[in-house]
Amino acid sequence: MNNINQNDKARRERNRLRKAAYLHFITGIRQLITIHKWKNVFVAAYMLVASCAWVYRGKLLFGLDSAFSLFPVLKIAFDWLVVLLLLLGLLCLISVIGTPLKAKLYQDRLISSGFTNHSHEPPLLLAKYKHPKNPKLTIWEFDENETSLSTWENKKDNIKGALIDTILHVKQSRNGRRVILTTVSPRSMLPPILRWQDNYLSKESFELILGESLIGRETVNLAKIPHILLGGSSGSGKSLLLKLLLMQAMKKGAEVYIADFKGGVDFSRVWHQKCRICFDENDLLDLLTSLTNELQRRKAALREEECVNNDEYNAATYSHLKRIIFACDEIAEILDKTGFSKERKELISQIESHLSVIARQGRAFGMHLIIATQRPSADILSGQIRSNIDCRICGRADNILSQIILDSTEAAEQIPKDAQGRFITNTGLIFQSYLFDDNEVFSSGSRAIGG
Ligand SMILES: Nc1ncnc2c1ncn2[C@@H]1O[C@H](COP(=O)(O)OP(=O)(O)OP(=O)(O)O)[C@@H](O)[C@H]1O
Repeated sequence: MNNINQNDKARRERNRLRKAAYLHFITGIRQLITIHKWKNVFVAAYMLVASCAWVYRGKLLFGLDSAFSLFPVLKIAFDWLVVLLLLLGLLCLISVIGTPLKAKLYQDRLISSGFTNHSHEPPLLLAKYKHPKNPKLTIWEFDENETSLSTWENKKDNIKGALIDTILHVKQSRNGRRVILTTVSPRSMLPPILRWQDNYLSKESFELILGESLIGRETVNLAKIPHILLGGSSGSGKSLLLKLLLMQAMKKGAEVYIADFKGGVDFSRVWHQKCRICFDENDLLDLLTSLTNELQRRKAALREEECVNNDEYNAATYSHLKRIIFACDEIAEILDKTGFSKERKELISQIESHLSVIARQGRAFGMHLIIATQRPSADILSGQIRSNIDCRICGRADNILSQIILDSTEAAEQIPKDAQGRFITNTGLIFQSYLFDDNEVFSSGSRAIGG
């Protein structure tokens, strides 16, 4: 029994070594073609040595080559042997190029941290190099090791411990055979303050800039992801992020409507001049009724022209149906029905039902919701509204709020308790949003760009 087990183990080890040799060779070829072209210097040097060895191969035999004149077959065999050895040398060189430094060390650490497959084997480290556009980031390529991408995601902490780097991103190569991690050294930090500059405004329709992450500028495109939910405890910076998005939307030519039930202090006079702001439920109901009527009008117009969305309709009919954004700084102030009279509850239900229509149908008709909340209560947002909001962003928060916004406790775990303007998306990316001054950005003129 013991023998069978040992044989099995030895066979698996042999298979693994064979697989490793093959993968390192393939990675070596990829490195020479794409990632580290400079390593072709080694291949060139080898070719030079190999050419010399070929030219002077006779000398390698220390005079024995005189026997070749008697036995020409020996000469042919010897030539083939030299060619074979030189080829073998080239294969070994490419495999060495395809083996990252300290690969064995990282694999041993992955075993110690418990990140192995069902056969207790760690993934093979195939390549490790600096991100071509951002030298702060490191790219690690592993073979998928019969482990699903979701397991890689779920075991990020084990992997992080082994690589001693913070994992920002996990993805699979196009053929699914490699898993590619983007990491950053824990010493690299996002700056605590980033100032908005007008030239950051995206020219892409209808892309809004959220802030900067360690892998670049973080954006959301309302043409693809129509609604946004922002969360974060008081002082986390969500009002400023909400205003950053609305400011860009206005500069891109959108109509913006705001429900501000927090006492009207967050939106300075310039906002009142540029967009309609509601302060009470009756006004809000009127506004939402007119917005859903507009949605129905757009629906009929698009149907008549057989267009699938706003952009197509505008292009086909030379019209300019603007994007419409309804924003709310604290949705719980509006939708929380607890303790109210029957009449008031009815009013709130109507508001909720209009919001629900925009959440479900708004995308095609260029109508969007950007909703913020700090109240950790799961029943404030109805399932219909929540399930239609795909972009969810949370700042500093406790476990409950993080769970409500992101469906995970990541914001509570990853955003420092004293952070301002630091957020995490539901895709797990942390970014710092831009700080800006209302009066300054609006006085620089409203250009309709990429709308
Ligand atoms: N992107 C940012 N960078 C740096 N500091 C920021 C940023 N955003 C906000 N802050 C700071 O945090 C403070 C609070 O921001 P903000 O009012 O947006 O928070 P909030 O989450 O909306 O809080 P509340 O719900 O209590 O209004 C701001 O006065 C500002 O000093």
